[in-house]
Amino acid sequence: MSEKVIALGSDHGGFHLKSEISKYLESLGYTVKDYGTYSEESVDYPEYAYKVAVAISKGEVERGVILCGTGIGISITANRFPGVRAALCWDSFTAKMSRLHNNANLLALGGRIIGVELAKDILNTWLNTEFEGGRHLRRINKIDELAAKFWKEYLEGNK
Ligand SMILES: O=C(CO)[C@H](O)[C@H](O)[C@H](O)COP(=O)(O)O
Repeated sequence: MSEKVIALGSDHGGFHLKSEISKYLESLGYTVKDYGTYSEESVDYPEYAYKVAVAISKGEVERGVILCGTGIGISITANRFPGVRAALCWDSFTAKMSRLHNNANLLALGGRIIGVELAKDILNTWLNTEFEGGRHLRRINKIDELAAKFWKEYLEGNK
């Protein structure tokens, strides 16, 4: 597992921007692992969120970028999976904060909202900002702890 590997995934609404981001990441020396989709043919964003989120959740890749038309559907889906912290960002400030405070491991972008140059700016900030830790580590740990507690109680209640 390497910091230099970035997972990518999108539906048709994010396909064009994903292609541009892929070329840009490669020009910066990153290895891109592209989980699709591979054309502008209409597909369902949960399928692609799932592929990338599982790779993050299993520790196969540390970080990635996911896209749909708005970035909303794909981030909602990815955040269902343990250990995934997908942040929908629209400028370099939200990208910076998603790393400093949330240790976001997925950057979600709206392919129908964000232009290529803005996406590069967001991406640069996101890739180069380190997590602050401290009180923020306690808080992000609670995300999965509380979800695990919910599922444990829910499954026990349904035995
Ligand atoms: O899921 C979304 C919104 O949260 C994405 O923007 C999708 O890309 C969008 O809904 C796809 O719409 P389409 O009309 O089927 O192209």
